[in-house]
Amino acid sequence: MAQSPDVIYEELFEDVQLSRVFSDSKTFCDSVPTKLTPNEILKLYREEKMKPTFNLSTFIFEYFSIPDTTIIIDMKWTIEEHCRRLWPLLTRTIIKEKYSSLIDVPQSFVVPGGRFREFYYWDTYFTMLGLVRSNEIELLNNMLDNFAYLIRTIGHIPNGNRYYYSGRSQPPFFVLMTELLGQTDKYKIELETEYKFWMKKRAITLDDGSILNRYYDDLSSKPRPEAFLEDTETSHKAHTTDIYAHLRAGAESGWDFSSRWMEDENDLSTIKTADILPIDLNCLLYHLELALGKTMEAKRRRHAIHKYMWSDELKFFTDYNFVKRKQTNQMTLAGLYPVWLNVSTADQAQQVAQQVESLFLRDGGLVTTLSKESTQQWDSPNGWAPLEYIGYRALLQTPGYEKLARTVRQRWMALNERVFKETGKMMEKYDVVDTDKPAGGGEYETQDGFGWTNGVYLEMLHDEKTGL
Ligand SMILES: OC[C@H]1O[C@H](O[C@H]2O[C@H](CO)[C@@H](O)[C@H](O)[C@H]2O)[C@H](O)[C@@H](O)[C@@H]1O
Repeated sequence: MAQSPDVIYEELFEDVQLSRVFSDSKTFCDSVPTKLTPNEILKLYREEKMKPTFNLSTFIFEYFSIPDTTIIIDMKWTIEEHCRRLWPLLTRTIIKEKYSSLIDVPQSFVVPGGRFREFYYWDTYFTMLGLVRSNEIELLNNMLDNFAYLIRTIGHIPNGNRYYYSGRSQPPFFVLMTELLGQTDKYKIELETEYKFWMKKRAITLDDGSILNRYYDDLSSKPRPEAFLEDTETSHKAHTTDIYAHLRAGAESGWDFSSRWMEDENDLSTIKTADILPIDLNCLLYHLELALGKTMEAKRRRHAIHKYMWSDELKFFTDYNFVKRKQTNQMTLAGLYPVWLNVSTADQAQQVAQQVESLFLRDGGLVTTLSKESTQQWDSPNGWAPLEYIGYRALLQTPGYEKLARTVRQRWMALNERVFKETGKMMEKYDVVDTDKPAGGGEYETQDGFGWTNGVYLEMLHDEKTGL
């Protein structure tokens, strides 16, 4: 397999990232060499940098083609037209470019937009919801094929199709994608292989013999290339080498980053993702086990989820820290997965829904966590399309909470619509608490486009129009 840019460009990579040639660390990772091969560039760099007139930024712009992020929008479109018309603008086919960090896939795919110029594993499920409502059947089949191809060739679906993402995956939604298109039987072999990946590389056996899973990354000893400067700085604060394992595991979770993983919500260097058994991951694997006919394994996992992750005190599901042997006691929207994927009892579902109504409901939809001061993006005051969708569906399935589900849907859609009216954009995330403010937090600027937001919007619009 081709290598990641940090490996190819050695100290040139580090120098570019640590001296902030680009304001976004991901930009250089996606840049492609022009004029010379990577080896020739590195050799030239070693000679040139000794000269007093050498300028690193000029050098990079001379020998690399820098990716661009513009999306063309037409303010005359309605929000629905915008979402549908954006699919072709977000669709890519790999044009083989030598020395690019993109992982080749055989078919076309949809990217989220902005700095996210490759597909993302869990984003794709929510994007697909909207593609189904847009009747993009060929594209949907292509995307399934790509994932099956990656499982066959790499052994798992990487976080995104970039070599620098290949050590980790993302929340395992492939089974739900195959179900969406009624093709689970066709992809049984690949689903089995994916299951083996999670059970071989991400499973933890607890004292009583229960097996639950965690997020991890096989390249855990170094900073993420796409956040090289940020991770290096965090590691200086942490004074521990396993900080990279926790940061990378956080990226695999899709919740990068969140107070959910942190001991101190104000301090990212206290992140402990790899020590935590997440409720959402284990519900997704339960669902995969059922789809693969692994009834015993699913039964055992369900029992372990109830034993380790249900809190009578909180009336909610939380994550479990297996190193500390205790629940994290963090209430987050991940606690809705057991309701959505039928892991909870009917009584637990009622309690969870009640807590959602009293603690998570805001003017713009559901808030991600109940954090007070965190500046991470997967925290309050932000709301994210995938979690709004899961929350909405979970509530719709819970007797007595259908009205609340529709309120969540209406508030989220209204927020999407208002921001769209003002900016002509669909955003990656929204501030659901102060709906006049743009969402923020995290390690990069809020992006627009945006695959999963458009997908969830079209799906909710369909429900609204059909009177659900
Ligand atoms: O560059 C930083 C991180 O960016 C990605 O994470 C965020 O965007 C993804 C695409 O929309 C989304 O799947 C994820 O939930 C977001 O937090 C990327 O997935 C990370 O691996 C990367 O380090």
